[in-house]
Amino acid sequence: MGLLVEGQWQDKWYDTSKSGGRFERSEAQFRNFVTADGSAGVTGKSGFKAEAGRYHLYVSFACPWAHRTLIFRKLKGLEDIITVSAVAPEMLSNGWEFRSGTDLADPLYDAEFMHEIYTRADDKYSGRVTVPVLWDKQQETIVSNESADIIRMFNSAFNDITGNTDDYYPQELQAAIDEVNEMVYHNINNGVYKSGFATTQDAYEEAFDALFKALDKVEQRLSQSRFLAGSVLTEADWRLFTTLVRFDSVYVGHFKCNQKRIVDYPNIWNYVRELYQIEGVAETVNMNHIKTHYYVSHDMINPTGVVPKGPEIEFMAAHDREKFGS
Ligand SMILES: N[C@@H](CCC(=O)N[C@@H](CS)C(=O)NCC(=O)O)C(=O)O
Repeated sequence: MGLLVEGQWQDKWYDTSKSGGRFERSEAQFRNFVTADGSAGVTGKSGFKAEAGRYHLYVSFACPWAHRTLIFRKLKGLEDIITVSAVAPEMLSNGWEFRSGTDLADPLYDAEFMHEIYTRADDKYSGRVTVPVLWDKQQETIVSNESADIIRMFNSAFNDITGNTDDYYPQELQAAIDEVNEMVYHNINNGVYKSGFATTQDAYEEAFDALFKALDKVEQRLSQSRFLAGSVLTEADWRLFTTLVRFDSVYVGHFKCNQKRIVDYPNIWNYVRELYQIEGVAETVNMNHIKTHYYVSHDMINPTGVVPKGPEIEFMAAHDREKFGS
């Protein structure tokens, strides 16, 4: 685990000494958008036109942020349009790494480490080396390393090429989606990390309390509506799903988020099963990479690197969310 400083790799853990033991996530720095005509998006430069075969998506199957982009690539029919590859599950002193000669190799440059992809885009880059990364093979640079932006591009920029017009961020629901995203991001998606990476009791308890308060709110909402923004499945659901699907296997134990498990919330658990069973989604969930990543990479939390065998979770068990109608 580490970061790049002026293009040089340094092996360092997160510094929580200046924030009272609180983990603070840094902002992604590559914020361009692929658009249908190549014009600039809401942030960044122009010049990234949607084209078949031009872009490559680097992910980790373990990472909840990268997982969102994999789900959108699948749901939006982009598998033949955008190539994908995954890093090895362990993130050790060199950060994310590839495994040359295996299906976890870097297919573009045969790089050893993910940080080489960042310095190829900017040889003076300073910051964390995170996944997902959307790479432009034509300009040989990073379009974006922000999953929230990448799923928006996948949602609409390639529609003319694929003919898939399913919309997970419909105009009339955008305000409602943004509002729920904000609550879910701070308290749940990032909340589990704030709990797990806290280095003081107070910081941990603050994150823990906010997390379970937010989950109670979600449980309440899902007792009344099929999805987070009402009767339609939107990006808000997929953003929450990738945290929920990891929760009982990893966050309950490894990140000490143990007030309740997801299977203890009747409505959330029912909802997770519905999402998991949507066509194509189950194959984006790699529980082996998920468990290995967390339990092996964070040696200050789990120094032995032993990965728990359980729990067994029946994601394919029947759900009855149709009761809300569609
Ligand atoms: N804001 C980014 C966050 C991505 C992120 O933090 N990914 C984690 C993996 S789950 C990572 O690569 N961490 C490496 C590090 O922080 O050094 C996004 O949503 O795309």
